[in-house]
Amino acid sequence: MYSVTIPHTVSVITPFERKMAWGSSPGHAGPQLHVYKDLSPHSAFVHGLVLPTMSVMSVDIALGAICLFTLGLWAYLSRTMRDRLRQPPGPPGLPLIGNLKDMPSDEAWLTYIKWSQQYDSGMIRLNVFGTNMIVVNSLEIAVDLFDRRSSIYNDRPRLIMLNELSGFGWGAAFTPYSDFWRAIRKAFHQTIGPENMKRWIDVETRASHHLLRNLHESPDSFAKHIRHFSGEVIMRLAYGMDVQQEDDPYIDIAERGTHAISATTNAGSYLVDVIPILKYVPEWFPGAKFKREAKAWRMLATAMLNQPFDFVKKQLELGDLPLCAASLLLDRMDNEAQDRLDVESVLKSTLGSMYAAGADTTVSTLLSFILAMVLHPEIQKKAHKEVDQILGARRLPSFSDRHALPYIDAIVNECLRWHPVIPLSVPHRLMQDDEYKGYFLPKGSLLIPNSWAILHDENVYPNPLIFNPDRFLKDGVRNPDVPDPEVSFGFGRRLCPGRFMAKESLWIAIASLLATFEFRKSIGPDGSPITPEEEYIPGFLSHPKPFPCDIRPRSEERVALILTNESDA
Ligand code: HEM
Repeated sequence: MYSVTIPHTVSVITPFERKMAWGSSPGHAGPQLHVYKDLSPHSAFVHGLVLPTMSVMSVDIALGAICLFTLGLWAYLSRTMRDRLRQPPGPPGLPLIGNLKDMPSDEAWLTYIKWSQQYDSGMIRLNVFGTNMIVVNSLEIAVDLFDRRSSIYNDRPRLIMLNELSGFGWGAAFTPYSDFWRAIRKAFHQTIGPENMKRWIDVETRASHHLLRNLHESPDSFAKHIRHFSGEVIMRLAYGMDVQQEDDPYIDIAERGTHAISATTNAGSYLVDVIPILKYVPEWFPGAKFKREAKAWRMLATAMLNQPFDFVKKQLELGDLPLCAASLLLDRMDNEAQDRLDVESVLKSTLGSMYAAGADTTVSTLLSFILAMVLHPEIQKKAHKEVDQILGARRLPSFSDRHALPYIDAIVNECLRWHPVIPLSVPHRLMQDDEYKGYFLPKGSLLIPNSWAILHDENVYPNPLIFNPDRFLKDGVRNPDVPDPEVSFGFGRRLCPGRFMAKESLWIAIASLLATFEFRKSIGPDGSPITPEEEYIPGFLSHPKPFPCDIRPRSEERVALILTNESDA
C-alpha cells in the first residue's frame, strides 16, 4: 500500500540521533530528510518522507494535517501560557495582534500608570504582533534593570523606518549596543563630559546674550529665538561654526532633519516597523507613501550628517578651525589607535547626534519654562528677587553666579520634572532571556521606561502636577532629600551623554531671561488676560502647544544691558 522514497541524502538514525538532528546543526534551516528505524506509516508521513498511493492518500493527509495542527497548537499554547503566566501582568490582548487595540494613542504614560495601579505591579507587560513590551513605571525596577543589569538591558530596537529606510542609523540614540556605539559614547565624554564643560562656557554665554537681543527685537517670535539659541550653541560647540542670526542654512538642514526624526519615531506612525516585510514594497505601489517619504528623508539625513562636517574639513584646510568638539576629537583620534573603526564615521555620528538629540530637547524645556512663568507670576517674582539680590540691574549672570542662585537651579530642575521632554524614554532592548522578581523576561523584549510616572511619584514629589521649584529647597538651599530629576535624561548605559551641556545651557538661558525680562499673560481683544492652557503636543518628544505670551524688558537699565553686553563686542 505504501511506496517509500528514500532520497540520496537520507540516512537511517536512532531516536537519540533524531533529537540531535532537529535544528542543532550550524546553518540548519529546518527539518532534514531522515528515515527512522521505527518507521511507522504516520510518523514517517508527519516527517514528510512518504509518498502515499492514491487510495489512502486523502485519509492520511487529513490525519497528518490534524496531527500537525494539534501538535503545533499545543506547542504554541503551552509556550504562550507558560510565558504569560511567568511574565509581568498586563491587559490580556487578542490572538495574533496582542494588545494592538489597547495601545493608548494620547498621553500613554497616564494609561500605563493606571494599569500599574490596576495590576498592582511596577511593570506592565504588553504584546503587539508578537513583540514583547515591558513598561517600567517604578524607579526601583528601572535602577535594578537598567543600572544593575546594564550589560544586557541597553540595546535598541530595530527601527526600520528611521534607520534602514530613512538613513538616520548614524544617530547615537538609535545605534545598537556595539563597538561603534561605544566609540561614539567615548567621543561624547571627551567633548561634553563633566570635566570638559568649562571649555564651552563662552559659547553658551554668548548665545544667551544673542537670545536676549533677539527677544528684545521681536518678543512675539520667542519660540523661534529659543530654537535659534539651542541651534547656535550646538553648531558652535560641535563644528566651530558661527551661525547667522537669521535663516542660517546649516540650522535649516538640521531643523528639517530633526523634524523627520520626530515624525518617524512617534510610536505607531509606520506599519513597516511592525511588519518588516513591507520594507520591500516598491515605491510606486499603492499605499507605499512611506517609501517615498523615506527617500526624501534619506537626502536630509545625509545632508545633516555631511554638510556641517564638510565645513569642518574646509576650515581645517584653511587652518581656521576654532576650538570645538570636532577639533578636540580630530586631535585625540590622531593620537589613539582606532583602526578597527572608521574614525570619520564615529566623528560624524557624534557631531550629528549632538544636534539630532540635543536641539529639540533643550527647546522644549525652555518653552516649558516660559509657560510656567506666565502661569505662576508669584514664582517669577521670587526668581526676579533672587537674581536682583546678586546682580541688580548692573550686569548679566555668568556661571560664576550659579552657587549664589539656588532658586534658579531649582527652577531648572522643576522644568525638567514638571513636563519631562521624553515622557516615555527611548526603549531599551533586552539582549538575553532574564528573570526578575520571579518573572520571565524574554530576549528581544522592549523595555519602555515611564519617566513621567517616576517624576510624578507622589511619595517623592508631593502634588506632582503643580509647578513648584521650592520642592527642591530647604531653608533656601538645595534639599538633599529630594532627588534631582535625572530620570528625565534616561537610564543605565544609555543615559543622555549631553545632560551636562543641557543643564548648563538651560541654566544660563533661564538666569539671563529672568535677569532681564518679565513674562506675562497676553491681553485678548476684549481687554482681559489670556491664561494659556497647559497643553502639550502628543509625540515622542513633548512640546508645549503654541501659547500667547507678553514678554517685556524689566526696565530701561536692563534694555541697556541687553544691547551692550560685553561678549558681543
Ligand atoms: C533638556 C535636554 C535633554 C533631555 C531631557 C534629554 C533626554 C534624553 C533621554 C531621555 C535620552 C534617552 C536615554 C535612554 O535611552 O535611557 C537621551 C539620549 C541621548 N541624548 Fe539627551 N537629552 C537632552 C539634551 C541633550 C543634549 C544637549 C545632547 C547633546 C548635545 C544630547 C544627546 C543625547 C544622545 C547622543 C543620546 C543617545 C544616548 C545613547 O543612546 O547612548 N541630549 N537624552
